[in-house]
Amino acid sequence: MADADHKKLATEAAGTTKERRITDARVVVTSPGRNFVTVIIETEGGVTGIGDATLNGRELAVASYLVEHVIPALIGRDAAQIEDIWQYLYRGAYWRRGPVTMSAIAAIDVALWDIKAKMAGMPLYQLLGGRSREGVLVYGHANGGDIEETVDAVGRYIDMGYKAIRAQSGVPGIKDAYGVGRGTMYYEPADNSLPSVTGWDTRKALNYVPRLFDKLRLTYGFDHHLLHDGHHRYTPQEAANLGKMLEPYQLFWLEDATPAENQEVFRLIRQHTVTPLAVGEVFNTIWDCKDLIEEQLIDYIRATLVHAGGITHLRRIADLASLYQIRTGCHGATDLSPASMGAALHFDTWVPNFGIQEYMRHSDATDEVFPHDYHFADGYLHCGETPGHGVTIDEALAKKYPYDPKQLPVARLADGTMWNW
Ligand SMILES: O=C(O)C(=O)C[C@H](O)[C@H](O)CO
Ligand SMILES: [Mg+2]
Repeated sequence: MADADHKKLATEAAGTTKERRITDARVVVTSPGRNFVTVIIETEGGVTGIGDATLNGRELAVASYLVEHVIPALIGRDAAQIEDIWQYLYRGAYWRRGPVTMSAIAAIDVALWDIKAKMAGMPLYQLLGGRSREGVLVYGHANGGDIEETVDAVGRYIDMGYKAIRAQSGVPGIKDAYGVGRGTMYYEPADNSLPSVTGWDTRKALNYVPRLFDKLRLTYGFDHHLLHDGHHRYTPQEAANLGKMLEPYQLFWLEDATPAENQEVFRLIRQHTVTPLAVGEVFNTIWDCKDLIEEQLIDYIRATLVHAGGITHLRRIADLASLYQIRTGCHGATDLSPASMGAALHFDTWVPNFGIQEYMRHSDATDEVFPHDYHFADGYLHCGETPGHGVTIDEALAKKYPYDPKQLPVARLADGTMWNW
């Protein structure tokens, strides 16, 4: 059967009114301070949905994948058949998984959930199963050039009402340490059209990071959650050592202590420390975290809507994790657009095994391009009650911010050896 016939049959079987037919889908690339890729899907009935497809530093690869390979196959389909469209795009590509494919699928998926919720006249979390909590606990990003500056920055986050704060500090002798902004509240690592070169030195970091958390606990006590991101820099043995040294400071989590391409390496870290472990912002599918989850090698799964196939797929990951008392901690850096954040907040409001949501504030220009109904209050983000995921895009304004080529940095050791950024 030709796919056009299948579309027709499926449409008739579902009793689709013409209203749900996808009539147009387009990609908007805009750079209000940083690059975002957004998919906009329109239906015959005039309902529009949007989804984020931003893959930091590789934006145009996803935009092209969508324009060349995905959008032509969408026109004429029933926007309500989210699962079938997901399976069609995943299985239909033959080349499964990978960040480009899964970000493209995610954007379509989130836009379709947006449409479905709008058509139902409900905020998205109601379609997922309803509210499980009053608000979504978030963590903000405090950073500084050294321990003193970082301690001050954490104090500012406490004053703003945050209950959970990630602390990253510059380390003497390391050039442009990960996570340290340049004198503002914002940190945007993709800063050059070709990767900037930063440094790394495990010896120096291992000596410094525990002293940062010692100072933080001495200064502010133990009432707030503190988090730290290793950003893939340590070997499993070094990560185990760091986890052990951080135990007295009772972190909420130690993130990406070592790369997880080989999931088994986390067994070694786990054997040596009870510091909670979080992994997964670079994961695309359930297959990337299946062993980590089933063997209980982590405590929080960081996979996120935009890079892991949208709501349809992240829901499966969260359900698997729930069997092992592993909780969600979705990635939420500023390279995920407000459309991702809005949808994530609906997901977080529903998901039973919620842990925490990362929250880096977007710039004012980004917020203007993506009007949204979520808001921060007293350490929590709250999704809105408007039908859909509550985020739209001002396309006319978006046009005023053309694409600006930027890539993420690389890291090298003192002798020039390439390391993990
Ligand atoms: O937010 C985090 O935990 C990160 O590690 C941020 C990443 O470096 C960033 O999203 C890369 O694009
Ligand atoms: Mg991270």
